[in-house]
Amino acid sequence: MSKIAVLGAGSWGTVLANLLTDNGQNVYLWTHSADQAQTLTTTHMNEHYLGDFKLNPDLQITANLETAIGDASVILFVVPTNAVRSVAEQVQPFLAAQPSWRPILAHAAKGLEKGTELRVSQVIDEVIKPELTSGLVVISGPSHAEDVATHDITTLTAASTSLAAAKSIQKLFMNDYFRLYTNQDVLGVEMGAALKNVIAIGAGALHGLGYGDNTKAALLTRGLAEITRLGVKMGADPLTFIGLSGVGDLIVTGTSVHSRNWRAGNALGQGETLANVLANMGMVVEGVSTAKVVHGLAAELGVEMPISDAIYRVLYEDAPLKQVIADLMKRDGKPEFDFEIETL
Ligand SMILES: NC(=O)c1ccc[n+]([C@@H]2O[C@H](COP(=O)([O-])OP(=O)(O)OC[C@H]3O[C@@H](n4cnc5c(N)ncnc54)[C@H](O)[C@@H]3O)[C@@H](O)[C@H]2O)c1
Ligand SMILES: O=P(O)(O)OC[C@H](O)CO
Repeated sequence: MSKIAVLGAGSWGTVLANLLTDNGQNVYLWTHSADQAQTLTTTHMNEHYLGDFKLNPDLQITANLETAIGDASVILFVVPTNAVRSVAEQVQPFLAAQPSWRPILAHAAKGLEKGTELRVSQVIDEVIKPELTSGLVVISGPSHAEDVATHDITTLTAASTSLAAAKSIQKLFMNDYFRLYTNQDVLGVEMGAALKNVIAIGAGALHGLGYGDNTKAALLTRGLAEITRLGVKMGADPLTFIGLSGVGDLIVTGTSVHSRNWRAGNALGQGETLANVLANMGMVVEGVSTAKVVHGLAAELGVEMPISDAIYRVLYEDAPLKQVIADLMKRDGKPEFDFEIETL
């Protein structure tokens, strides 16, 4: 039995911690709110995020970070992207004080950090030096917390430059409904995960506006083309984007009412304001912040990302949805594939 600390008691952190407990591990779920820790401990539920889903009574819940991470062999970060740095900064002194204790670090967040444009693994690496750890693993792929809670068959990627660390994470999580594949393209996996959230906002918006299946398929397919274009420019393996953290996650996020990104887009399509949508969601909508980062990255790297750019204009420049759609359709004709895939 391994001691595992899961940091972040929202939808995803709670479900992953519960799954690991069901798998027989010694799991501590950490929340930054003492009140939430108390409620979860007494009710064995995380009602705000997961309704009446019952937690495994063996799952230990705490608001004390030292209790959660002390001697853990794995520390898993599952807070929103823009909170990862502050949580890593709280963890770092404990690891630095005991350099012989080298846990595997993992994260399951999907976004790019506001202000720095960094991927989540880069943020963690910046705060916690790799020599204090036994590797850093990204857990990603098509996976709604609500579906994992009901044991829907789910497949994910455990991506790391350390195959040994990826295999350890794979082994801890796998069971009869949860299957992980290892992958060494950390950059591609994180870019696929972050960028699909932006496209999913667009997919929800099309639904909200009443567009049909052809249009939704067009958006997801051409969305994948531009995700791949940016990822490959940054050095990702193009194959990653036809994998679980590419097309797989784009399908699940771009077509599901469980997706907070899709739901936000759907509400925008129905005429809601962004401020209202975010105020009513009560959970993170990663694509909103990531859209701004992607806008900057695409400009810096000279990568054409017309759909992500259109979504950025809607979110940050108040451009009307119908107008950005009309603008997209007025673009010059292009070849379907306009970038070199050098590694194939
Ligand atoms: N929900 C899913 O189905 C799912 C699936 C895969 C990946 N993810 C990713 O996992 C990450 C977390 O998503 P979620 O769905 O759990 O979000 P959520 O909104 O459901 O919960 C986020 C949790 O993080 C906590 N938090 C926020 N800021 C914090 C801080 N500074 N310090 C400590 N805790 C903080 C909140 O209190 C909340 O409990 C996101 O990047 C998301 O894209 C979510
Ligand atoms: O609810 P969303 O939009 O954050 O998506 C959740 C997961 O990332 C789907 O894989």
